[in-house]
Formats: sequence, structure tokens, C-alpha cells
Amino acid sequence: METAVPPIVLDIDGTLTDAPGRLDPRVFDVLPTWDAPVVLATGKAFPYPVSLCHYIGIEQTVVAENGGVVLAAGEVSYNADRDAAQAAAEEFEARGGDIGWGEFDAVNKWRETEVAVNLSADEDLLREVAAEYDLDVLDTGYAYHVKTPGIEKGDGLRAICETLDLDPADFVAIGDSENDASTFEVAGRSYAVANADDVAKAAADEVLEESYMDGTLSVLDSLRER
Ligand SMILES: O=C(O)COP(=O)(O)O
Ligand SMILES: [Mg+2]
Repeated sequence: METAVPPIVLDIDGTLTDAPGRLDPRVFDVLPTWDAPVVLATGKAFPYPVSLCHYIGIEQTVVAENGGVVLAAGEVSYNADRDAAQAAAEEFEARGGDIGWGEFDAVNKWRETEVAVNLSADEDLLREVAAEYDLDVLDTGYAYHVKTPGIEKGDGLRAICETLDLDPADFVAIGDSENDASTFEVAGRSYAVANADDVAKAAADEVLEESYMDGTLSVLDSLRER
């Protein structure tokens, strides 16, 4: 007899996407039919994972902005505010830095608790300014995130588990970058896809042989076949 699948917590960029960040269409098959809670935990601004859940057709159970915003069972919590990150971003630009998203900045327009900066930006200058404002800079491989220290995706997963009366130790986590290390610590079992950065690989229980959605599906398929 097959055992029930576990709840899962999935990073988006680099884990459910290809290298440039395009969603892998196989998520439309595997996630709506997953017979346990699915949490999307991302660095993306809050509306992105909410819309992704909507269009995939799954419950909106989301950690966004690296833990800054959490949504479960219709309850939303904000665990940081954007003001300090915004001030640092403005200082970065005053010193000649470029946030790098062009005229219309959809990356930050609806971001409530941090500021994300294009990887083309001057990293040394960004880190220097962020440090002056006592902020962290996370490099996800898709953007630099200027954020409040101590607020992480893993905290969001814990909060969701309290809301939904789940045990984080039952969760299987999959991710690709340093912003997933906290999720890996909170979840019971964790996997880094082959394209993951060194921090994620070191934090994961297991590093997968396959990259991106191929890696993610290898875990989900084997969980289904148990
Ligand atoms: O927004 C990013 O920079 C990365 O997003 P992710 O956490 O879903 O990989
Ligand atoms: Mg990622």
C-alpha cells in the first residue's frame, strides 16, 4: 500500500523554473494533485506567489519576500517593513548605484517588506550601504535582496505550521539558494537542486543530481512512489 505524501515547501526561482526564471509547466500537473499541503516560499514580492497559487489552482499558502510576508488560511502577517530597506536603496542610488529594473520597477512595486536589486548592480556598493543601515543582502542568484536581518523563509514556514496546525518536521523542502537554508533547517527533510549555490548545498540533507524542475520532480516522484 502506498503511504501518504508529506507536506512540501518549495522555492520558486531556480526550483520550479528554468535558469532564466521561466516557470516549468510541469508544476501545473504535480502541484494541484499533491495530496498534502503545498507551501510556496520565495523571495519574490507577495503578489507573485499568490498569483502563482491562483493560476496553478492550489491553496494560497505562501511565504513571500524571504519571510517578510506570510499567508495561510486567509491570514496574512507582515514581519518586517520596507522603510529601512527603502532608505538604504535611496542612499545606494544617491551614491551612483542603480537598482537596475528600468523605468517601471515591477520587481519592487508591490514589495512590502524589503527591496530587491538587479544582479547587474554594484554589489560592493550595495553591501557597503546596506551594512550602514544594519541590513542584510541576500544573493538568490536572481536578485540581491536588501532586508531586515533575522527574518527568513524558515520563520515563515514555522508561522504557517502554527496557523495550519502542522508539524514543520513533516515537511520536505526543495530549494536552490542561500535564502532557502532557513527553510531547510526548519523542514524535516531538505533537498538542494543541482544548480543550487554553495550555501544551499551545505544546508540541505541531500544535493540532487538533476537541476531545476528535473531535480524537484525527482524528489516529488519518489515521494509519490513510496
Ligand atoms: O526573488 C528572488 O530573487 C528569488 O526567488 P526565490 O526565492 O523564489 O528563488
Ligand atoms: Mg530560488
